[in-house]
Amino acid sequence: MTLITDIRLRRILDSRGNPTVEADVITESGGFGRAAAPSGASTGEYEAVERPPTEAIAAAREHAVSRLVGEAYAGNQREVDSILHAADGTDDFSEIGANSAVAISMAAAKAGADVLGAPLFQHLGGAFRGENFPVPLGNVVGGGEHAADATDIQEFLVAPVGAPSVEDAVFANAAVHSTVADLLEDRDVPCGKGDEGAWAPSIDDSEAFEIVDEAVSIVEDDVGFSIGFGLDVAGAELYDADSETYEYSDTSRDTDEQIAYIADLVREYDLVYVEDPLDENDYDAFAELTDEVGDQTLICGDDLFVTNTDRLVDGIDRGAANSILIKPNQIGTLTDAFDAIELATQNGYDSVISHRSGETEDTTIAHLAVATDAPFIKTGAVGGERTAKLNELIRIADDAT
Ligand SMILES: O=C(O)[C@@H](CO)OP(=O)(O)O
Ligand SMILES: [Mg+2]
Repeated sequence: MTLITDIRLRRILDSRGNPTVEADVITESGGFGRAAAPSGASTGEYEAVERPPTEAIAAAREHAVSRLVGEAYAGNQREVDSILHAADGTDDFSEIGANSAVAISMAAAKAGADVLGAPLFQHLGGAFRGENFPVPLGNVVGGGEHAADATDIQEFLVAPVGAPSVEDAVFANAAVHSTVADLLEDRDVPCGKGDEGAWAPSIDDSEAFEIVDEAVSIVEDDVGFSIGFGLDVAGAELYDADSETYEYSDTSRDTDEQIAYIADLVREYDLVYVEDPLDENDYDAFAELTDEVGDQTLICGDDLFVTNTDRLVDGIDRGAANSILIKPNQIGTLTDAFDAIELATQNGYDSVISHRSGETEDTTIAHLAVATDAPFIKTGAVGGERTAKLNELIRIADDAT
């Protein structure tokens, strides 16, 4: 019933106005799945390769579509994804493009769910999923590669860890986002938004810490549950390999100073989450920081691990972190993303399912988070391509998908 009978690939717009790949997968019994690839700006050096969409589509049509149509079953995700790997023939999807691969992989999963008449999270995770929901990490202030003339640290995140429901959590993040705007206005700081919908004011990081901390306290008092503070430092973007320093607008820090700086921030702001505090090649510095503050906060590897089980194994062996960011397009298929989550869970690492800065209305990651019982999801706070995922979580919780 889930035999794939057609795959259509097209270019569509992403949230930055760039082209990206969308895939439709159709099965023998009329099952239908549609999914689109997201795209990063602060991409990790070791990510699977995203090709220009026109090239990725042409290459996928030439190498992958004929191997899947009439051959593979959409309900058998491992089969679909291993055919994608075989059709590509490289170890980083540089032939068919990780953008074509992930769009087809996710569309096949949706077609498989459609044939079953089950929500995607249940098809992926089984009958016992759908009770636990991830805490949404919401980006309220940002800069780095996501906005010009804004903060050095890429993302100031909030995490309503005490929220009684996913709905309360999603609304709490939106409330912090809007309270930040009020506080910026009080200080006469004009600002627009960055790629992920976070405010992108031209202020230094220390002022951003003050403002977000105050906004969190105001909203916490209002909602009556605890809201944590977190960061995506995107350390690899700040790191200068020649000078071996982290370059901030007003200062530069060597690796020891960067570790001390982050550890101080964890203590001062009671950070619950710190992503990529250090360069993507520096497992040792990650391990040092994790040793120092890993019992108080999550140290999460994004560019460090790139959703890749080989890199995660290295990280586990070296005690580099206690959490992994999961982005299906960093590795190219849902199977690879699942394997990374399973390996992480077995080793006591928390998985954080994540959007990219360039997104579409696709909601697959909301289902992936519920299907894998992931403790966190990072998918912004506002903006249509972000709220698409947040609203889908609310619908799943309401059993209305
Ligand atoms: O660094 C990150 O975690 C992501 C998403 O927030 O950004 P990008 O998609 O640009 O890599
Ligand atoms: Mg990141």
